[in-house]
Amino acid sequence: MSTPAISFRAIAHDFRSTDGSVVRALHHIDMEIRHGEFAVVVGPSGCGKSTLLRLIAGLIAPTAGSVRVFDHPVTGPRDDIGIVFQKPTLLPWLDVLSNITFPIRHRGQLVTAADTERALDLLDLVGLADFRKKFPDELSGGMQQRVGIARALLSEPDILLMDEPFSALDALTRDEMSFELLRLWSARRGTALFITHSITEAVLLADRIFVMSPRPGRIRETLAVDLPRPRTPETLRAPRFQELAAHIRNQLLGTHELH
Ligand SMILES: Nc1ncnc2c1ncn2[C@@H]1O[C@H](COP(=O)(O)OP(=O)(O)OP(=O)(O)O)[C@@H](O)[C@H]1O
Repeated sequence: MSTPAISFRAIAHDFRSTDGSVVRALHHIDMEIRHGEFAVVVGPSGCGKSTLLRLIAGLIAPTAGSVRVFDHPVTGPRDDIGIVFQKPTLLPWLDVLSNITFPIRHRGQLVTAADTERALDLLDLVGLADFRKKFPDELSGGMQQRVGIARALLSEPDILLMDEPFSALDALTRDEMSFELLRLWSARRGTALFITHSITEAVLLADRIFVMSPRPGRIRETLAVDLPRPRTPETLRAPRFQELAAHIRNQLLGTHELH
């Protein structure tokens, strides 16, 4: 079997609060995410989903255990990992195109003609070709999040990490964005890790779903989603979709903030 894209071995993570008390966020996490897999982590608020993602991104180091990306220990942020956060965090004084190419300038490099061309292609892919000269406050929340996704994809990352990227959007825009994301992902088939509270979103997007238990977070169940791709609005109505969603809902019953 080939080495996984991401692996967690016996991971625990503690946070120390300002009053000195220790919060155990993650407890004994063992999981592997395969190359080219669309993995989704679902779980109740505060179970440590964002902590998992920050460990992979190299933004924090685990208290115990090891996190490996492409079979190398994570020692800090890597250029081959793109991240999309809950809020698009665009720079308000830069237009859309400059926001997308900003990470290149931030690394101290010059934006080449090829970079600009790729950025324009991505804008086209996310349906914002006509908005490249607009500023973030001239865009809707969904459009801003599309810019955030295009920015994360510009460096053609091997791994795309997404932390509840659609949670601030209304339900319709959210579904639309999910299909758009699947379209982008299937064009390149990189490895994706997507975090959500939404069971519907999890089943719609995932190859495999990691269901977490409340804090301290553990992996309660790993579920293969055997729904055919491409997923479409029809998928949402398929009996198997409903069955999988009901199963996860039951797993999480008694926890809160799920829909
Ligand atoms: N910097 C920190 N200092 C202290 N505690 C923290 C810190 N970051 C997170 N925690 C705690 O660790 C636990 C896990 O947090 P995390 O943000 O990973 O959860 P989550 O599952 O992503 O939550 P949500 O779904 O609400 O975003 C929470 O109880 C949180 O309060």
